[in-house]
Amino acid sequence: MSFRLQPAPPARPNRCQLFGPGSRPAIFQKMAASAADVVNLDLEDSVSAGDKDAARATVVEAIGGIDWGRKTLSVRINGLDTPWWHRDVVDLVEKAGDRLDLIMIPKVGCAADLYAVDALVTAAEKAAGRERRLGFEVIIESAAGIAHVEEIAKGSPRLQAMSLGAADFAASMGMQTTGIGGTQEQYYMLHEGTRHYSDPWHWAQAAIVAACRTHGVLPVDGPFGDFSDDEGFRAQARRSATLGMVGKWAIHPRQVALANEVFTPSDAAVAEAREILAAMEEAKARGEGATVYKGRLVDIASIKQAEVIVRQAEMIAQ
Ligand SMILES: CC(=O)SCCNC(=O)CCNC(=O)[C@H](O)C(C)(C)COP(=O)(O)OP(=O)(O)OC[C@H]1O[C@@H](n2cnc3c(N)ncnc32)[C@H](O)[C@@H]1OP(=O)(O)O
Ligand SMILES: O=CC(=O)O
Ligand SMILES: [Mg+2]
Repeated sequence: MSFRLQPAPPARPNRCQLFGPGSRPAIFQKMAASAADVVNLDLEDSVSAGDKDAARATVVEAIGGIDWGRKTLSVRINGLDTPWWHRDVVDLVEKAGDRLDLIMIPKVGCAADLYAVDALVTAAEKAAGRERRLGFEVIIESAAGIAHVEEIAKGSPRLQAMSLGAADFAASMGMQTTGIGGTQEQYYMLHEGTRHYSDPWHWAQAAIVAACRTHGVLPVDGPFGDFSDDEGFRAQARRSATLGMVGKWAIHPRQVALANEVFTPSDAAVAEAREILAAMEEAKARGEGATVYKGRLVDIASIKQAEVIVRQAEMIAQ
């Protein structure tokens, strides 16, 4: 480890973030009753321009009016290039009450975007006498966002989570696709006449994970648009989990169970992690730093790998 230690991210489950338009209150109760760890009420791109004010008022009322249980409750505000975001922030802080946990800032392009929202939230919290500090989450979904991902990850002490937003990201990057996440038909290597598909989201996900892990922020995979494709969702989510992301958005309720399945370590994975820890305890008692488990090397780094899985399982079980 460097002299500068890697900070731990917030210790709360974030396997699935279920989204719903703030202009559709008929689904709020269903979102609250879902198995998602996080609920995101949206004021941004799922709400039309003419509905912004009404949706904001509806969301403000629903935050205190619905029993959200133990869920992390987040509202996605409008982008900093719009005429709506400052009213979103001020009304949420002044009128929504203490139940709101997070504000999600979309299309963040530089650390100054967080600075601006932090300044407004801080002033509004003081003016309103709000006792619980709001946390932030951001979406990396533009060329500028990914170019400045590390400065964004350290951009505010309020920042808890960072998601990849595949739809806006693809648009901003000029990618030739209308798909939201998943396999892209044109992104393949050709070997002896056979197509081998590659993952165009991989590099951005890896950059997000590295920035988040450096600064103690939860890395999250964003939307998978084709909600009729369960196997496509699973494949995307499994890649994200393997890379170090902690969860994924659901843009339809049927995706919640899929995300929870992938981002909850399996019983077999937890059992194996515990066996590795036990094997390393025995090795330590023998004065050894390395040993053999099921025919493969395990050493002191393996303890940290196994602890990742055991910690995830224990946090989810709480
Ligand atoms: C690129 C991005 O920015 S993604 C983030 C922003 N986008 C969003 O928030 C969109 C979220 N999703 C939705 O709005 C909707 O799920 C849609 C528009 C995709 C589909 O909505 P519908 O056509 O109503 O879906 P469908 O008919 O399959 O719904 C099945 C049931 O789930 C409910 N439901 C639909 N969406 C949601 C949701 N997001 N949360 C909870 N329940 C929901 C429906 O009310 C319906 O309930 P019922 O069986 O009791 O009648
Ligand atoms: O906001 C999410 C996205 O994919 O764009
Ligand atoms: Mg977006």
